[in-house]
Amino acid sequence: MNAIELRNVTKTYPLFKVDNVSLDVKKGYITGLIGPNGAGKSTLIKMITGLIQPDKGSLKTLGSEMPNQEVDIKQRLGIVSDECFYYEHLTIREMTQMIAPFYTKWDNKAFNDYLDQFELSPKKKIQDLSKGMKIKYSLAVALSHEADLLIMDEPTSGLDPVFRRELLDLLADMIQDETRSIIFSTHITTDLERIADYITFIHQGKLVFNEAKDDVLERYTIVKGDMGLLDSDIRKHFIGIRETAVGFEALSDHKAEAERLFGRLALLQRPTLEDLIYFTAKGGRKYA
Ligand SMILES: Nc1ncnc2c1ncn2[C@@H]1O[C@H](COP(=O)(O)OP(=O)(O)OP(=O)(O)O)[C@@H](O)[C@H]1O
Repeated sequence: MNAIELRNVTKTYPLFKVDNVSLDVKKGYITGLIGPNGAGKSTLIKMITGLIQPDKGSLKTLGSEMPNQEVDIKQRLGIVSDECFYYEHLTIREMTQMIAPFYTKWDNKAFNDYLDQFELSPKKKIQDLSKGMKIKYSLAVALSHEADLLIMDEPTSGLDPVFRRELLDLLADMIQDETRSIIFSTHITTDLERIADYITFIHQGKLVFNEAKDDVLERYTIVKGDMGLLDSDIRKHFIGIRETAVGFEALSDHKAEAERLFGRLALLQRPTLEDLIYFTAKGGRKYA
C-alpha cells in the first residue's frame, strides 16, 4: 500500500524541470527526501500537497489524484514547512482558533500539550516567532488533527539539536502503529540515518533512487586508494571522485564490482547519505 504515487511527473519552469519522476512512498514508514540545493525537493513536495500542479504525469496522495480540492484529503495531511501561510499579526491562539474549525478531528488538548512540550506561548504573535518556533508551531498543528500523512519540507533545519532529537523520537513514535506515513526533506542527512526507512534521492530534477535506506547503504561503497590505481577505465566505474595530494576517494554504486576490481588494493567503506549527495553532485552523471 502506498501513501504517495507519482507516475511520470514533470513540472517545467523556465530554467528547471522536475523530469519524468515516478515513485511510490510506502505507507507506514518514514521516507527521507534528499538532494543538493535546487534539486527539486520543494517542487516535488508542493505537487504532493496539491499546492502546484504537474504539467505532465499523475500524482496520487493517500489514494486521491492531486491536486484535489476536496476538504477530506487535506484534512488527512499534516504539512510542516517554514513557508506555511499564517497571518503574521495574529497570536498563536488567535491563528489556531481560525485553523482548528477546518479539521473535523481537531484535538485541542493534544494541541495545547504540544505547545507546552515545544515551549511555545499561545500569546506570542506569529511575526515574533523565530524560524525554529514557526516550525514548531506548524508541527503542533500538523500533529493535532490525526493526520495520516505528514509531509515536511526541511522541518529540522531551524531547530536546535536538543529539540531535533525530540522531534525525531516523536516521528518514530508516530509511525509505530504502521497506519501513518511521513515524508520529509532535509539537508541534515544524519537525521535520516537515524530514523528513515526509505530514501528518495533527487538530483537536477531527476530521480536517482527511491529505495530502502539499508539497501542503499549496502549497494554503494566509498573506495579510497592511491592515485596509481586511477586510470581512465577505472574512473568510469565511479559516480564521483575526489582527488587529493595523497590519493583518491570515490563513490561506486556497485559494491560487489568494486570489491572484485580492487580486492585488497583499496579501502572500501560504507558511505553516508552525505557522501552519496556529495559525489553524485560532483560527478555530474546524468540520470534517466
Ligand atoms: N515558481 C517558480 N518559478 C520558477 N522557478 C522555480 C519556481 N519554484 C522553484 N523554481 C526553481 O526550481 C528549482 C528547484 O527548486 P526547489 O525549491 O524545488 O529545490 P530544492 O531541492 O527544494 O532546493 P533547496 O534544497 O535549496 O531548498 C530551482 O532552480 C528553483 O529556482
